Amino acid sequence: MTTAQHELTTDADLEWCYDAVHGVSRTFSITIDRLEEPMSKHICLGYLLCRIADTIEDAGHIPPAEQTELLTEYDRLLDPETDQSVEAFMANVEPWLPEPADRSNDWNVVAETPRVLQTFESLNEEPREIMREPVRELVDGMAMFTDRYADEGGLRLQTLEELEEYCWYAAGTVGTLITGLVARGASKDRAEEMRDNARSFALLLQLVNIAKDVESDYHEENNVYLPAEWLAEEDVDLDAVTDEENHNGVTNVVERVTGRAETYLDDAQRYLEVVPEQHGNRLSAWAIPYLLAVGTMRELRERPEDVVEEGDVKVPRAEVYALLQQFEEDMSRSRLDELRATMAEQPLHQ
Ligand SMILES: CC(C)=CCC/C(C)=C/CC/C(C)=C/COP(=O)(O)OP(=O)(O)O
Repeated sequence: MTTAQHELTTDADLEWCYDAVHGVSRTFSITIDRLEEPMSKHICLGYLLCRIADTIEDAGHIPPAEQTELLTEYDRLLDPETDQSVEAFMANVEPWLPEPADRSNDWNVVAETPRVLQTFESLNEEPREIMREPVRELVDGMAMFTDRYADEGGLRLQTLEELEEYCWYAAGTVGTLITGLVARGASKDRAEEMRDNARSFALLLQLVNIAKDVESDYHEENNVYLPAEWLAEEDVDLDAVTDEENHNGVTNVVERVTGRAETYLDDAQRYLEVVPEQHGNRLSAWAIPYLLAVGTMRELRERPEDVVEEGDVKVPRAEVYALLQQFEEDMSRSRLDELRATMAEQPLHQ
């Protein structure tokens, strides 16, 4: 293959990767659209690498021992010191891929793992090496959790501490990845401030997702992330989180998880106050998910019972548009406080 042909292939692959992110994540679609190059492609590839592991971890149809094995092999693919082949990994994934006609966007990404890896390897060495370790930590953490709950057939987190340990692997590692990329060249103080607050930012987003997705996490993935110790205080059996008789108890636990998420807001905002706009990074790419979490927490506070009764609590679509609109023009960081206060009280479009 000539160099020109190679670059052409890589361009098409990168386009495919952008489309793939838009097909699997609402949050990261918004983020990636706000970023500029090269940050945009770095976050796109870093995210897809994480998403492949997440899809395997969430797969209710794969026995836990097999999930752990696939995740361990996937981790080896990302280790430049080993010679795990992508073909061997794909041969083991193949039996678990849904038929093409029934394949979700998530499984299409898993089916295209070689393409994602190849596009990742085409990136410059510096960002690649910044991303490799956090992605591997996420993958190892997921393998550890599928292994820990192998006998239960799905995750059944026991305590708040364990929930936050899980959030570290699922999202905290992503915060490390992002911080590594955006903090390059920043002053020592600024970089330290970001590192100190990245975990809180990630836990905020992940806990809000866990509070609002109880129903689909259980029905679609056979996972219960709400701490068993909190459910026990409400006399709720782990395998009955979505049963009607437990709606009140689960609603109380959803409120407690939301309360815990709120404790991370100030740190996350501090992160946004110092994050530099360099290497194509943009404040709005991270401020929008932060503010959407504020809006989602407001909805969770107002109607926590809808998490189990309707299976759906989210920010109204018109509010999402109103928020995006706010960032169409340059927005000063000092307005973050005001937007947070407004969205904590009422939808932005009202
Ligand atoms: C320092 C810093 C910026 C930290 C934040 C790290 C971060 C963005 C973690 C991901 C958190 C998360 C729950 C994403 C949800 O989107 P999803 O991809 O699961 O899908 P969805 O958008 O469709 O819910």
